Amino acid sequence: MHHVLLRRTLYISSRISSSSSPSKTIFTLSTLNFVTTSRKMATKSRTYNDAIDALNTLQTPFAVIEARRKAGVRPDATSVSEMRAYLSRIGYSPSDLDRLNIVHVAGTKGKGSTCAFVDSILSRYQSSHPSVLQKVGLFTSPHLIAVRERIRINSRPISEELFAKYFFEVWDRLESFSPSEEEEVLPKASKPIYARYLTLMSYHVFLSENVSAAVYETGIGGEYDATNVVPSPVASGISTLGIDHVFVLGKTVDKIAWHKAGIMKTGSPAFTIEQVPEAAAVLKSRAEEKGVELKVLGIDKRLEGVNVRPDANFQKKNATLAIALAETALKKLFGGEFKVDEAKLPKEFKEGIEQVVWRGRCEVKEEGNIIWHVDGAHTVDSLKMAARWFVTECGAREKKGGKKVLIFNQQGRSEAVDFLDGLCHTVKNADPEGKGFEEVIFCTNVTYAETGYKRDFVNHQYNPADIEKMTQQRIFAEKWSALDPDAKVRVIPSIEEALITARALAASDEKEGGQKVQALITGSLHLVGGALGILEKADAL
Ligand SMILES: Nc1ncnc2c1ncn2[C@@H]1O[C@H](COP(=O)(O)OP(=O)(O)OP(=O)(O)O)[C@@H](O)[C@H]1O
Ligand SMILES: [Mg+2]
Ligand SMILES: [Mg+2]
Repeated sequence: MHHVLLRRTLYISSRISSSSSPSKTIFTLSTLNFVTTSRKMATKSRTYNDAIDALNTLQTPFAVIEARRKAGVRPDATSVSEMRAYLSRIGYSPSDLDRLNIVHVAGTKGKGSTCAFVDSILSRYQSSHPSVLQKVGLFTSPHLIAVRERIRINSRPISEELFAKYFFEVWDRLESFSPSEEEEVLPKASKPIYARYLTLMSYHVFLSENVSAAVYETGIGGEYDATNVVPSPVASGISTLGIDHVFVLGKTVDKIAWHKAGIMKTGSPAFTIEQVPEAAAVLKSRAEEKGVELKVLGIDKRLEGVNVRPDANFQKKNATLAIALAETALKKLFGGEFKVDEAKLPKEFKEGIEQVVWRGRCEVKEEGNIIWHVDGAHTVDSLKMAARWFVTECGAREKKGGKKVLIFNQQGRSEAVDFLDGLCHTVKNADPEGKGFEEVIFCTNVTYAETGYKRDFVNHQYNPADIEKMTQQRIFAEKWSALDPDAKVRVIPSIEEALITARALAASDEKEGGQKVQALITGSLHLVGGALGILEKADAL
């Protein structure tokens, strides 16, 4: 094992000195902490693992993605008409989806958090009024630790058994459907790609399980997103808009806003929070076109005295949007029995917001001489937020003197190299001496050193050669060394080895009487999910 680690660990540093080989100090410790949580292979067929293996075959291979990118193919209205065809093949019509009382959320950042708040609030009404709200569904993406967490009932990921059951029911219905001659949209037995399959399956799960209200996060964009087959959502919400997925959605925020605005539906109330002017203008004109009254919400005054975590403006915006969405859903579900109190939030709202669980976002975990700060931010803006949160956390603990360590990755997006400036400078600027991260580790998203990806993270969408050669990580490393010549920068092949490295640094600091290491893990939800799985030596669901 040691040999593997040493051989595969690349060290790039402007401060590297030949007398102190870093690898020697790094890998003498902590290697015993090694965890292998790979699941036992299933023997019985059609298990959860079988479902995930089958699902993984629906990923678009890297070569196809590349070819499309080169040809400039972008999603269009056919993606939604195909979703309708698939829905019909598994036995539903779009109007069936209206039985789910869907709250639909789009946005560049804060979608998942907003959805989690709405779900958490509704779940509290579910427990106190099960006759009105039998079950609450939540559909989010991407997943952090296991695929099944994308589909939740009463806030809990559906069980492996339930996942496998519904997964294969959808599969079999698609396989056995015989298209009539006039139904030419899709070839026989075809299946939607990965994320769309899960969306389709979520409808089947929620309708079969008699969910009374379902909260849906869009995948990418809105107008052409697989979740946009719902004809009349209970409410639509648009969270913070910014730049992401530029290849699919366009390079400027107004183009991106056009896509996200596509979830607003005539006859359904729509809400957003304050946006940059270009985005706000597009949302407004799209709402007018559709005859939708779009409410733009300032931070909800009733949040005063509510413990929103993290205590940051962006999260208060997410909570504000969630309150409006939940109120609208509850008015519909309870009829006249639910009245909005403009002065004070009901206790279910306060508790729902304060006790929400949204893993991998602004999480802090203490472990020996290291404090892990874990956040899945992966856009320029959200990484700045994550960096601000990190420095506030470090300050809040009065541990400023401890070494700051960064573990970062973002796979498959060349623009990700631009994520680094904000991260680097936010941390430096917050330090009285202008000190940034002393140790910076770039790793791939491969979970384990020896066994590779956990099944739920298998990804065919990236260039395997890039991962093998750590091409992206080397680019990050070059960039960081230029941004901060004082930093020790490493490139490491797996998440597990990155954590081992950070733990070893913390252990050697401890020996020398140093303060607790402050580690930030960020840049990718895959990285963060893999890291949490390893840190918690389990599925961490
Ligand atoms: N309103 C916001 N504005 C800016 N950054 C945000 C906002 N909300 C959350 N973030 C940051 O983005 C990270 C991801 O949040 P969240 O999961 O809610 O977003 P998302 O829109 O679901 O993103 P994606 O699905 O693309 O991963 C958070 O950890 C936080 O750092
Ligand atoms: Mg996204
Ligand atoms: Mg999300």
